[in-house]
Amino acid sequence: MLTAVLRNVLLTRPCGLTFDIDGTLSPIAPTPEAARLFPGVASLLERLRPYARVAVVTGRGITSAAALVGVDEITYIGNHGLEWAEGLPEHHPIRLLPEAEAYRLPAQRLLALAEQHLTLALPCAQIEYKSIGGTIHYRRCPDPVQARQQILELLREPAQESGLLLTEGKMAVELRVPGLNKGQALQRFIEQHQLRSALFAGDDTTDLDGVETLIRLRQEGSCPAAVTIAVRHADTPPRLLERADLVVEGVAGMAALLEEMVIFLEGEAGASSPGWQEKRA
Ligand SMILES: O=P(O)(O)OC[C@H]1O[C@H](O[C@H]2O[C@H](CO)[C@@H](O)[C@H](O)[C@H]2O)[C@H](O)[C@@H](O)[C@@H]1O
Repeated sequence: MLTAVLRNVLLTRPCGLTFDIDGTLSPIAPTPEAARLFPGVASLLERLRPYARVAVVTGRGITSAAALVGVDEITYIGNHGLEWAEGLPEHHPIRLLPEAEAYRLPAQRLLALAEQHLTLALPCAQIEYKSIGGTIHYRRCPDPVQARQQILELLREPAQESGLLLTEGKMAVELRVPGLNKGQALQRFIEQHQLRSALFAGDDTTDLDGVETLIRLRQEGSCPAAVTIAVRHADTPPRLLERADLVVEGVAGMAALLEEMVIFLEGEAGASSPGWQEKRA
């Protein structure tokens, strides 16, 4: 049974339903390529579409996110808010925020440095290249503590010198454009669609920006019905669990909640308007 808070979010229109991917819609896998959506999630996202603006907000690049999610006509917000597409890239162009361009070359240089150094020094590390910036994964390293240290030591100073942000994800060090994050991305999405209600679910440190932004927008009254969900794993940051309005148990818990939301919307709320009209050619 959905809580009153969730029912209110789903019934307040226009509504935005936004989700992190890795650790939220897909279980953590040994490599980015090995990840798969939890069974049934793609179809649930499709079934949410008639009732809400649906978006995935991820650290992955959009090409990688779209290959994993595979649902068209939802918004893909990739690379921590830097890339945007209104559906699958084969049908919808990927737009990069222009302010990120200045970081393209510095990021390439740093990733080249990482590749040059780590190929020999830490062959278990995997570099995931993104449009601007990238992620260095050490999940497959036999000594992850030492691997993390090695990557951070290599990149800390050059990242600082070139104004890039060095952040950490799950068994990964990320080279990012400063000033862009999931919180800003969510605010942009909410403003763009003039949403009166929004839900965001995530499981990692980068998702905290999204959670804090929704809390602020709710307090300010610009998005009065906003709710945040933390997905609990052994490594979910305690601060995220503390700040989120609701906690679900793992990706399975998230998928079960999605199903409840779909059933609710298709039943009680199915007849009401989504709060916007599509422009038809
Ligand atoms: O914001 P998210 O959608 O959670 O993306 C964060 C990072 O997720 C991916 O890496 C993580 O998931 C991998 C697959 O499960 C796992 O192998 C890795 O250890 C995790 O860090 C993705 O590859 C990154 O680009 C994202 O930034």
